[in-house]
Amino acid sequence: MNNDILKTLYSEEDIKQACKKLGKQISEDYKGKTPIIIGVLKGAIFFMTDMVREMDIYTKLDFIDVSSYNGGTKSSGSVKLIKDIDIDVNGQDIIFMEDIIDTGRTLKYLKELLADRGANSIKVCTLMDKPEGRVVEVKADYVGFEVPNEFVVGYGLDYDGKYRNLPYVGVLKPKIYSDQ
Ligand SMILES: O=P(O)(O)OC[C@H]1O[C@H](OP(=O)(O)OP(=O)(O)O)[C@H](O)[C@@H]1O
Ligand SMILES: Nc1nc2[nH]cnc2c(=O)[nH]1
Repeated sequence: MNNDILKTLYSEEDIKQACKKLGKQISEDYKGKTPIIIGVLKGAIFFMTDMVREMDIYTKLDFIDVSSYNGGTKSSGSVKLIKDIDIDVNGQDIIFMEDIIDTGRTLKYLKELLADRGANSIKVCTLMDKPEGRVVEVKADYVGFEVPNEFVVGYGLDYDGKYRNLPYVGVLKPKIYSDQ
């Protein structure tokens, strides 16, 4: 699997440091509160589990699964809800945990969904933000890294369902892609 990677963008150590920094910041901002941390499956699994262990506040955890990429490198344009959260978010403070914000479609959909359900506040923490990919306007509140306009894999992010278990974030060799 490692042989398919052209270059590493963020090492395990880079990611660990980013989680520490963001976890400290969130702990300060939410002191005395119990935010509901919602992991956006599947890409955010590793980031979410690393992040919550860097937070020194009470939290409740839930997961939501939406998809718009169908396994390839291009957004299909429509976001589908695959698995909903269990917690009632009415009046609650929400922090979405994302691995990456690219076109912004996923996040826009999620923020609107929870705003409609009466959440008190909705913030977004993402490991990576790719501003050049943006199609709809949406902003993250906590960002680990601003990434160049390249398709990245690893640390939860997939290509064709694979590479999620790479412990770092990298870019694939061009010969690997079948849809470019
Ligand atoms: O800003 P966007 O262009 O909407 O892209 C961001 C979303 O794309 C990926 O999810 P994907 O739909 O591929 O599902 P996955 O997390 O299960 O891989 C990623 O995990 C984000 O949730
Ligand atoms: N794996 C992966 N999924 C994404 N979803 C949106 N952008 C990306 C990306 O760069 N890589």
